[in-house]
Amino acid sequence: MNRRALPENSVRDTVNSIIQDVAVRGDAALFDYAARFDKVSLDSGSLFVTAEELAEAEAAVEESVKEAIAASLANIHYFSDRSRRQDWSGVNAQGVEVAERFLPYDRVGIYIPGGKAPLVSTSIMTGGFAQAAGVREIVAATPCGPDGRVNPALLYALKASGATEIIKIGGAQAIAALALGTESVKPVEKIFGPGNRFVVEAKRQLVGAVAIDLLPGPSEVMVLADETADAEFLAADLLAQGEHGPDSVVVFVTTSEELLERVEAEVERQAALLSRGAIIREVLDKHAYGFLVSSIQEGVDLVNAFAPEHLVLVTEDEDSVLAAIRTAGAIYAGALSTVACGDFLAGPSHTLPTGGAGKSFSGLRADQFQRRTSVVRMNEDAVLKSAPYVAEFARVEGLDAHNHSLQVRASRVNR
Ligand SMILES: NC(=O)c1ccc[n+]([C@@H]2O[C@H](COP(=O)([O-])OP(=O)(O)OC[C@H]3O[C@@H](n4cnc5c(N)ncnc54)[C@H](O)[C@@H]3O)[C@@H](O)[C@H]2O)c1
Ligand SMILES: N[C@H](CO)Cc1c[nH]c[nH+]1
Ligand SMILES: [Zn+2]
Repeated sequence: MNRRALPENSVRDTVNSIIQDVAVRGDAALFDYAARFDKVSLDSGSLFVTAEELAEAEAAVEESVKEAIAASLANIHYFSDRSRRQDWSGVNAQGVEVAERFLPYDRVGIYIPGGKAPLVSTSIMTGGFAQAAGVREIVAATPCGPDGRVNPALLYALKASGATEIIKIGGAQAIAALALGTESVKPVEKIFGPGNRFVVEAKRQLVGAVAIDLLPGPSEVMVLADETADAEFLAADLLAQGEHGPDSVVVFVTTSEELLERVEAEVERQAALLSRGAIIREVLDKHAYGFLVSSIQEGVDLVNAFAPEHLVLVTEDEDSVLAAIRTAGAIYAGALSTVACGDFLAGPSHTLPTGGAGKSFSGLRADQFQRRTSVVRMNEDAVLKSAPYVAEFARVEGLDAHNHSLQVRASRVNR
């Protein structure tokens, strides 16, 4: 199953012209797109969230929400502290000291989607990792409402996650501003975070001008289950990702025909009770799939070919099935493990590869906020032992100057 597809021409062209426009007209282009797409009137005085707005947000957010944000951030730091790369050094076979050093980026951009829902948790699931890695300047971009305001809980979460600047711009124009800079926005070194197809396409087109994390697009979930699974739980997981947007994709794979029927019925029953019913209906009509497979192995093969963003795995022999999954962005193993806990709280970032990209990319991690530098240090012994090998490579590549740079050192050692 190959899900690789180039973006639609219309999206590619729209994004390309937005990027060119921001490159040429800077802030003025940002204000025009904010007016066109987000129905808001912004100028250079209202482009950034102010200290007063942050203070107002802090006062407005309920204590219980602050506690949830703090709990999630603590888990992200716990997870981050374990997955960040550590400096190391060693000595190679010729006696050369070799080392790697990992330092945080100085200035990164994080995109927080804001079109369909204020993704408060995404602030933590990107910014929290930057903060844990020690990035000094964290520039967040998120669209604001027609009143020029950003959701207070989202602002509070951004501040708690270490954001040092917050720009009220969304879409491809925000990515262009972060990558290329404008009169008001200083460019960043790397851009992180999910978004809709315009945001993802802008990251794709600007890679090279700036580094990016991955291309996390519309949410997806795949469930692989056998007859031991609970239909109510599985339907709830499918609907949870289905409510993100009309382009969300939900897939159910099972060895049990009876479970397939029960999950289908349960999805319809629960969907009728949910607040984002219209979005969910569109997903169920356009991007919802059920597969009956003849064995769990066939299901595993389907999962690995599909490379889902999230995989919910409920099978009798959980450990061996888990071990056979190779391409899922995140796995939720066992009946009680639910994607929503990973989306909001557990610790791994919910910023994950979608659209089959799980075969090539992994989810966002703390070490993506680190720059890596290698160090080589040679003493006399290392020079003498390396010289013959370097001479051979230089000879076959016809690069005399390379050879000379080592031989000139070796000759001094011999003296
Ligand atoms: N994979 C992940 O890790 C992950 C995590 C969170 C969210 N998501 C996904 O992120 C997406 C968020 O999308 P969203 O739309 O809610 O918010 P968004 O902030 O990504 O997009 C809103 C912006 O899109 C731009 N836009 C809207 N219509 C446009 C048009 N016709 N032409 C050009 N630009 C236009 C506007 O500038 C607007 O500010 C969802 O699909 C969700 O599933 C993915
Ligand atoms: N499921 C989304 C990633 O695909 C992340 C998210 C944010 N808020 C709720 N869920
Ligand atoms: Zn979600």
